[in-house]
Amino acid sequence: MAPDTTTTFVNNTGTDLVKQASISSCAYVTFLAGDGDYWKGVVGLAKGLRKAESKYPLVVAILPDVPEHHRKILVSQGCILREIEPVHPPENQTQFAMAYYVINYSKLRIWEFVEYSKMIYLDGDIQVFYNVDHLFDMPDGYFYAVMDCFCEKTWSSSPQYKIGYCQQCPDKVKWSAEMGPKPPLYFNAGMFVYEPNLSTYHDLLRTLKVTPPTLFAEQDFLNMFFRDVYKPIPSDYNLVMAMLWRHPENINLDEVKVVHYCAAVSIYHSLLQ
Ligand SMILES: O=c1ccn([C@@H]2O[C@H](COP(=O)(O)OP(=O)(O)O)[C@@H](O)[C@H]2O)c(=O)[nH]1
Ligand SMILES: OC[C@H]1O[C@H](O[C@@H]2[C@@H](O)[C@H](O)[C@@H](O)[C@H](O)[C@@H]2O)[C@H](O)[C@@H](O)[C@H]1O
Repeated sequence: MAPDTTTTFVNNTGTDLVKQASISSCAYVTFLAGDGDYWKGVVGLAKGLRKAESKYPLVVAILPDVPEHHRKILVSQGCILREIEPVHPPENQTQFAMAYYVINYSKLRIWEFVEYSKMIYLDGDIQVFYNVDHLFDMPDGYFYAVMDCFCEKTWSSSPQYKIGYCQQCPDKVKWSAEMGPKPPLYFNAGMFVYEPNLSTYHDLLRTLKVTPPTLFAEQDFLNMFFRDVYKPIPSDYNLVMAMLWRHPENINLDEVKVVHYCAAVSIYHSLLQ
């Protein structure tokens, strides 16, 4: 990968007008909102990337409600803070999405980070244990992410869960034709490789305005929006915890590089009993 250089265009007063990244600028990016403990996950992510000797910085797309003392700690960990405004789904329709997830629509702002040509998004509850910089070298023009699992209780209101269908084991309970077309491959939006682009960004926001929210909020929306360019990558790059007890046959623990500590709280409680 060519060195990370940027070209700065200046106006006649010498001030920076715009930073146009060179074609080789890449970075990791995460999203942080609120004054809760998610900042600790972001610190862990920064430390994990450093320990894995990643060549690229970690950008934090940060909402205005993140307190100053959390920001200072992130900067001390080498994070690049980029303040964003929240993104809200269509007015008074959020009851269709789980309220807990509505804040995640703000992730869509990262398509505006065009100072980078390619970015890897990672949730704050993700840890990187081995270097994954090679993902930046994958062919442009696609949206790379790991397939999710439909077996958790969080999916209980979905048609998949109701018949016991999961894309992780499509032959165990087959999708029946009378239920309509088989659902397309569906990714977990806690980790993905994408290319920031202003026209894609505006298209995302325009489309969101006319798309009623659904169960998994921005994850469902991103799956719909990038359906034709989505390319699955191995679960090694985003091992969703539930896969350990739902589909251990699909995991090769020796290959796992990235772990995603997301799972319905009830599962953790049941594991602790
Ligand atoms: O109040 C919140 C909720 C979410 N997040 C960010 O959004 C990501 C996705 O939310 P969450 O981890 O709750 O989703 P999960 O993958 O666990 O379902 C988190 O990891 C954080 O990076 C945050 O910073 N504050
Ligand atoms: O806002 C929707 C969220 O949807 C995803 O989390 C879900 C998903 O993984 C389900 O499959 C699990 O059952 C569930 O526990 C978990 O919370 C993303 O990880 C997160 O970043 C975010 O996009």
